[in-house]
Amino acid sequence: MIEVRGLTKRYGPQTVVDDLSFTVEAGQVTGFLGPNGAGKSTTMRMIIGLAAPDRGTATIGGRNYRDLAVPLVEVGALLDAGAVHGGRTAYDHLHALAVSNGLPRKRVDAVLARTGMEGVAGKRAGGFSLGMRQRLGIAATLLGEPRVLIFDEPVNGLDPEGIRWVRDLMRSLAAEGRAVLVSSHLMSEMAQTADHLIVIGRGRLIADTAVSELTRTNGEGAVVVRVSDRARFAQQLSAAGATVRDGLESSLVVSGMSAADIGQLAAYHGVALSELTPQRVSLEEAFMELTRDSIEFSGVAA
Ligand SMILES: Nc1ncnc2c1ncn2[C@@H]1O[C@H](COP(=O)(O)OP(=O)(O)OP(=O)(O)O)[C@@H](O)[C@H]1O
Repeated sequence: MIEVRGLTKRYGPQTVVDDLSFTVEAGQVTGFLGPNGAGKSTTMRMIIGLAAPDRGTATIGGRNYRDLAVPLVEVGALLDAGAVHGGRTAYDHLHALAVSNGLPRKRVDAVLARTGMEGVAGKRAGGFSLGMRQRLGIAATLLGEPRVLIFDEPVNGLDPEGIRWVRDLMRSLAAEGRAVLVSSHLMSEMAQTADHLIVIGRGRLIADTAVSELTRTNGEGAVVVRVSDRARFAQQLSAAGATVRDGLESSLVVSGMSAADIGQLAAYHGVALSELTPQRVSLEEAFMELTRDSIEFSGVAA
């Protein structure tokens, strides 16, 4: 649904999006991840025609955003929830958008219902909490029932209930067959929402992978083992092909062998294990590892 090919953007001497290519499929939530300043917003702005690429293309359903007759019915995008006229009521804001895009009034009622805003439809947007402004922004993206949705950091600043609501909405939009592209700098957040991940750092593609795949490749970490005769079991493990190092509090940290195989080896040698713990690398750690070299301003230990 969204095709990004060789997309490149420079601001002065800085290349903020660098030869980026990826595809956002229908029926999925695609998480767009990267540290602050990685180029996520700039990429999204190019997809919806708010910034011009220096090279490459970004198309929606095979066409440039500017060639879409009524963009709102093809793609809904929320890049900045603050961009609402504060003096207007939620209803008037949505109604004006509907009218200017030739959409029927009943769509306004539909999106107010879908975003749980019927109760505040008559209130001025200027008095809205961040959570409500976010809902209003999302309501606007849904007016034209677009097949493609783009959200830039939609959960930023929301409370847990708001985060949960946004997450559930993204999932239900994907379940309806829509393509949903959503950016975040938090892997933990994306891991709970997205089916697929595009990870960028310094404007470049770092990973383009299914969430399940990332968990699989990065989830098989080392195994912490505790036995009474540490030196002897370490030798037996090494002889069986594992890599062994000393861990905390007299434990062994074993890699290159599964917990099940370590258990088998211990049984074979008649060794009693007092601990056998596979170390799951969290997605957050996998993300830190992936983007380590591309953090714009990393903290330097004093
Ligand atoms: N209009 C602009 N003029 C000059 N530089 C810009 C402009 N817009 C963005 N940049 C720079 O481009 C880089 C990428 O910014 P961008 O906002 O796309 O990153 P991001 O991944 O969305 O980050 P964040 O998570 O902080 O929003 C940054 O270094 C930023 O300072």
